[in-house]
Amino acid sequence: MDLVGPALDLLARLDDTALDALDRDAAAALADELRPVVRGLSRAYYTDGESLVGDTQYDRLYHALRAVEAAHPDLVTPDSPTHRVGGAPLDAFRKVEHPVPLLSLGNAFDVDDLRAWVDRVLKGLEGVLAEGERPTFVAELKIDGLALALTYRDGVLERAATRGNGRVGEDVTPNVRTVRAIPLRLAAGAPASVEVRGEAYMARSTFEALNERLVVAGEKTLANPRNGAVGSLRQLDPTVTASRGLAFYSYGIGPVEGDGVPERQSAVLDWLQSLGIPTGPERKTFDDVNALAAFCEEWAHHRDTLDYEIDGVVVKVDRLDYQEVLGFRATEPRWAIAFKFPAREATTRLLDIEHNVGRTGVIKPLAILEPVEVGGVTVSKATLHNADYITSRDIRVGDDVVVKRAGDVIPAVVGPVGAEPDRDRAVYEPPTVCPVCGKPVARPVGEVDIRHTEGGCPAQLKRAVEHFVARNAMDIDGIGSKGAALLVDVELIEDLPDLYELDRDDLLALEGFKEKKADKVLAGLETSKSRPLARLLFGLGIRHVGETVARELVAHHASLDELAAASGEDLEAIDGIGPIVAESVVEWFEDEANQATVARLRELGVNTLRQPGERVAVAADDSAPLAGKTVVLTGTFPTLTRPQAKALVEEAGGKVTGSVSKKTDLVVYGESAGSKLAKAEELGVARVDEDGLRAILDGAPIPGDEPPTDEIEPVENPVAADADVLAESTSAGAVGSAATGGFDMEVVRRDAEAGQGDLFGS
Ligand SMILES: NC(=O)c1ccc[n+]([C@@H]2O[C@H](COP(=O)([O-])OP(=O)(O)OC[C@H]3O[C@@H](n4cnc5c(N)ncnc54)[C@H](O)[C@@H]3O)[C@@H](O)[C@H]2O)c1
Repeated sequence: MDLVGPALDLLARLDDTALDALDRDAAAALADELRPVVRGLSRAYYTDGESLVGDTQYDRLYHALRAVEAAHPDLVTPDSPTHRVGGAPLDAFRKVEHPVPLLSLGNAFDVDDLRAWVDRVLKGLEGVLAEGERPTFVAELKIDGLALALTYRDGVLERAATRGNGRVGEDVTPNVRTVRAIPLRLAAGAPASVEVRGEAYMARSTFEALNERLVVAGEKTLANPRNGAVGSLRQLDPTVTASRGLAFYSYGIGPVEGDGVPERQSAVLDWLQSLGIPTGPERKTFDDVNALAAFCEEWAHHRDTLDYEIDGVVVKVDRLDYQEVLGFRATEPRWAIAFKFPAREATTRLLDIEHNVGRTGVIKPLAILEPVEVGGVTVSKATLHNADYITSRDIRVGDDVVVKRAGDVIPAVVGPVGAEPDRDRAVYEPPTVCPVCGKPVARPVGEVDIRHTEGGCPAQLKRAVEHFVARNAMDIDGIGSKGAALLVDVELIEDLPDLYELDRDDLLALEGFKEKKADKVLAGLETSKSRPLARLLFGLGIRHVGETVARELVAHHASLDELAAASGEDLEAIDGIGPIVAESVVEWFEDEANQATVARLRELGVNTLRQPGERVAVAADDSAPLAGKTVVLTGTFPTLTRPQAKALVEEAGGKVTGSVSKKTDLVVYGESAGSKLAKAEELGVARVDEDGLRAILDGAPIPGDEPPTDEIEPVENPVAADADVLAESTSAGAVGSAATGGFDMEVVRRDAEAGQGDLFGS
C-alpha cells in the first residue's frame, strides 16, 4: 500500500483543518484516514528502520489523530496507533517479554511545552516537595538509534532485546555480543541482576564510511544513521552486525536484583559508568527551568558538532522516588519528556531536475521540489550533487524523495522514499549540451562532474563575475548576482577586466541602477583595485584555488607574474599544495585568454603584487591572524557555512569553542545570533560579523586588540580598504543580511561551486 501519497495528501489538508472544531462525522472520517497511515508509517519506522516521511511530518499526523481522539473519545479504537509503542517484533527473531515495559516519551516541541510539563510535574509533586523545594531535573541528549534492554546476571551479559512494541521485543543477543561498546561483563560491584537500558546507534562517521563502502560494492546505501543502526542490529548473521561498528550509550535501568542502586537518575548514570557501561557524556542537572530551557535550545543549535545524530534532549525528574510518585500515563512516563528538535528531513515530490552552470563550467543537477518545510525553512530546490549520485540512488522525476537540511549544509535530496523498483518513470539522463548556451559538455575521465569543454557560456561568465565581486574576493559592492547577470546579458561584460571599463553611463542604462548605486559600484571598483593579491587570485576563480590555497600561493609568490612562471613542481613544493591544485594553476596560467585577462587587469590598475605586510600566513604559527585566540561562532552567516567558518578560524590559528565566557577572544555572529551574542556584549568580548572576520584574516586587528594609533605604520597596514568594512560590521546591531526567503537558492548556488575550492573539501 502506498503510504507516502496519502500521508502527503493528509498533511496538505491538515493545514486547513481546525481539529477540535470538527463535528463527529468529520472527525470519524479523518480518524479513519489517519489511523492506517500512522500505523503504516510507524511500522516502517520501527520494523525496517525506514522513515517514509520526516519526523515532523509523522508527528503532525500522529498528534492530529491524538487530538481527534481527545475531542471524541468514543472514536478511540483498541488498536489505535496512539495507544501503542514502537513496532511489532519480527518473526525472524525469538520474542522476549520485557518484565517492565519499555515506554515511549511525551514530546515538547518548544520551550513553552517544556515549561508546561515542568508545571505538571510540580503539580504532581504537590504535598511531596518540601516548602520552597524545587525538584532537580537531569537533561540528557536523545541519541537517534534504537532502544535496547541488556540483562546482566552476576555481571555477565545474558540477554539483549529490542524494545519491540514495548512489552515484547526481539532477542538480538548474538548480534549485540559483537558490539564492542557493550561490555560482555560488568566491572566489579555489579548487582545480582540488572537490566541496562540504552540506545544502540551508528556514529555519523561510521555511517558515512559504511555508505561509501556500499556505493563501491554497488549496494543500496542507507538513508540515515538510525536506519543504519536498526538494519545492522536486526541482521540474521551476527558477523554483519560486527562489521558495522555500532556504538551504545545507556540512559537508565529496568528491574534490578541486589543493592547499590543510587537514588537519583544522575547518580544511576554515574553508577552504570562505573560498572563499565558507556553513558551520554553531555548530561547536566538543573533546578532552574530557564537554564534547563537554555540547555535544550543550545543543543538544538549544536547538534552538528557531535559525531552522532541527536533528535532532542530528554529531561527527567532526577529523584527516583519522585519519579515513582509521578508514575505513568498510557504509553509514557509523567516524570520525563523529550524536548524534540525540528526534524531535518522531510518527504516531498521531485518535480523536475534542472541544471546549474558554475563559474568553472561545472554543470550541477538541481532538484526542483514541491515546496516542503524542513527544520523551519521552506525548501523548493535542493542539490542532487552529480550524475553518479542520482544514478546510484535511482532518483527519478516524479518520485517522492527525502530532502535533508542539516545545520548549515545545503539542502540535498537523500534519495527516493520506499522501494519502488518497477516504476516506469524516466531514468535520469545527464545532459550532453549546456542547458544555457547549447555548447557541448562532457565528463572528464576520473571526475564526477560534467563540465563545459569550451568557454564562452554566458551562465558561466555570470557566475565568474559574481564570484569575482563577492565579498570574500574583490568585495565590490552593489553588483551581486543580479548585477552580474544584467551586465552579462546586455553584453557590457565579456571578460572580467571589462568590469573596470564600465563607466557611469553604462551603469545608468541598466535596469534598477540610479545615480547613487552607479556611483557606489564605480567607487567599489576603484577601491577593489588595491585589494590584497590573495583576494584577486581567489577571485579569478581558478579551479581548486579557494581562499586558503590562494593565501598559500601568495605566501610563496610575490606577484601574479611570478606565479604564472612557476612550474607544477615549484607549486607542489609548497606545503599543502598537491598535484591537482598545482596542475590546475599551471593550466590556468598557460591559457592565452587567461594571460590576456591578467595583462588587462594590470593595465587597468588592478594590483597584481603581494602587498608589503599582506597577511598570507597559513600555517597556524604565532603570526597567524588568530593564533592562540578562542573564537565562538553564532548565527547564520551570509556566505559561509558553519564548517567553512570554523575551518577559516582554525587555519588562522584560532580555536572554535561552543560557549561564550571571559576566556573568549572573539565572537563571530550572523543572522539570528541569540544568547551568545548577548552574553558577549555583556562580557565585553569583541564581536564581528562575517565581513569583520574576513578583515581580521586579511590582517586587521581584532577590535579591542588594536595597537595605539601612533604605532601603526601605514606601510604595515595593507588592508586599509577593509578598515571601513570592519568599522561598519562591528557597529551595534549590524547583523548579516541573508534573508531566509532566499535561502534555498543561495545555498544551492554555493553548492554549485563546491568541490572547486579548498574550503569545500575537494
Ligand atoms: N518518520 C516516521 O515515519 C516516524 C514513524 C514513527 C515514529 N517516528 C518518530 O519517533 C518518535 C517516537 O518514537 P519513540 O517512541 O521510539 O521515541 P520517543 O521519541 O518517544 O522516545 C523514546 C525513546 O527515546 C530513546 N532515547 C534516546 N535517548 C534517551 C534518553 N536519554 N532517555 C530516555 N530515552 C532515550 C529511547 O530509545 C526511547 O525508547 C516520534 O516522535 C517520531 O518523531 C517517526
